[in-house]
Amino acid sequence: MRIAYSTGEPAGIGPDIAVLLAQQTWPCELVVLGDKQVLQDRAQQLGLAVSLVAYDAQREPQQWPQGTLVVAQHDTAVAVTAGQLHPANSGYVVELLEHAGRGCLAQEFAAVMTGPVHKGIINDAGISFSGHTEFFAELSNTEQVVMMLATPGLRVALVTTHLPLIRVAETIQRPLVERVLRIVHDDLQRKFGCAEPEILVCGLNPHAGEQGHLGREEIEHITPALNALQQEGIKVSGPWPADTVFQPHYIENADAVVAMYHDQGLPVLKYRGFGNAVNITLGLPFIRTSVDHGTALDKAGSGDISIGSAQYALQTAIDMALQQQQN
Ligand SMILES: NC(=O)c1ccc[n+]([C@@H]2O[C@H](COP(=O)([O-])OP(=O)(O)OC[C@H]3O[C@@H](n4cnc5c(N)ncnc54)[C@H](O)[C@@H]3O)[C@@H](O)[C@H]2O)c1
Ligand SMILES: N[C@H](C(=O)O)[C@H](O)COP(=O)(O)O
Repeated sequence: MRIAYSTGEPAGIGPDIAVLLAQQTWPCELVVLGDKQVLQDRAQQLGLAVSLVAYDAQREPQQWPQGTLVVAQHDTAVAVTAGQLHPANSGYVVELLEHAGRGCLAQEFAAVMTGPVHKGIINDAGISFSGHTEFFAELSNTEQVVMMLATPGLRVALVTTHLPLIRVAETIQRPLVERVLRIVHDDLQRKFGCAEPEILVCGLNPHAGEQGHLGREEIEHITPALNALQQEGIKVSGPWPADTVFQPHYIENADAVVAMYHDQGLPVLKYRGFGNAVNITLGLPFIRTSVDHGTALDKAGSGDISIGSAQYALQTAIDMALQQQQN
């Protein structure tokens, strides 16, 4: 099995993660999409030995010994200094994602695990980019995808992703809520082996709108979406006040919590599991997992990073690919 790892922003910790992941063996061929010069420099900075092997798509996938990096070469536009962003390298970052996404669509890769990118510098370079989730949806012509982060004991999926807060309320419409919940339900069944997923759905407003006194999105959009799905036998409940639903008492029997927006759900997930969590894009025609953190520019090249999330993201990609082979 061959899994792509896109190293993301070259000045961030994505290359460090590649070097550190190579210090252990994995039950797959991990193909590192990036620039070998950057990887070599970062390995040297970290004081770790790596042996670079050029990726060959025609070669049978194989498991390589510890310390080996199989690199699909992409050249950065300008030399990279750890911790220092350069907009000229944004095209390179996007090129890695295109290779990864197209490779998955063509089944060259069984899955992609993405390293962190810096959304700001990509946009500064004049490339419109709001996140991997949206990028891969567009690349694969998928109308609806869902961002879900998972850590042991908690999965949080989002109705809206990288959307300015001012636009969230108008975006919470019944058809969207229904589409997202269907994807979460179906993917929990197909990809995570939950026979009858129990899904808790947050309201949008404080106290889930307090019977309409604090907002009407629950009454007009979320509840009708839940009713429609419940009539089909799908186990969704809510809208729950978001400050209540994350209590252990509620989440311990749930398979996922669906939050209405990014910072309603992800702070809870990251508080519980930062460093041991994975970001998974549901609804795509291929498997995509990611680390739960950003570029950590302040730590690039320092050796003072955790690769717990990267290990979890890679293992999740492998597990999902195996599950898909069995289906
Ligand atoms: N998967 C992704 O591509 C992804 C995810 C989140 C944020 N981002 C992007 O990353 C950029 C920086 O975002 P930010 O500063 O809010 O978040 P960040 O995760 O990069 O950093 C937040 C803090 O956590 C630390 N940190 C992060 N990962 C770490 C690790 N593996 N080990 C040790 N410490 C770690 C950093 O040093 C920093 O102190 C933004 O452009 C954001 O959009 C990308
Ligand atoms: N929301 C994600 C997180 O907090 O981890 C992060 O921004 C990455 O999103 P994409 O996977 O869409 O790039």
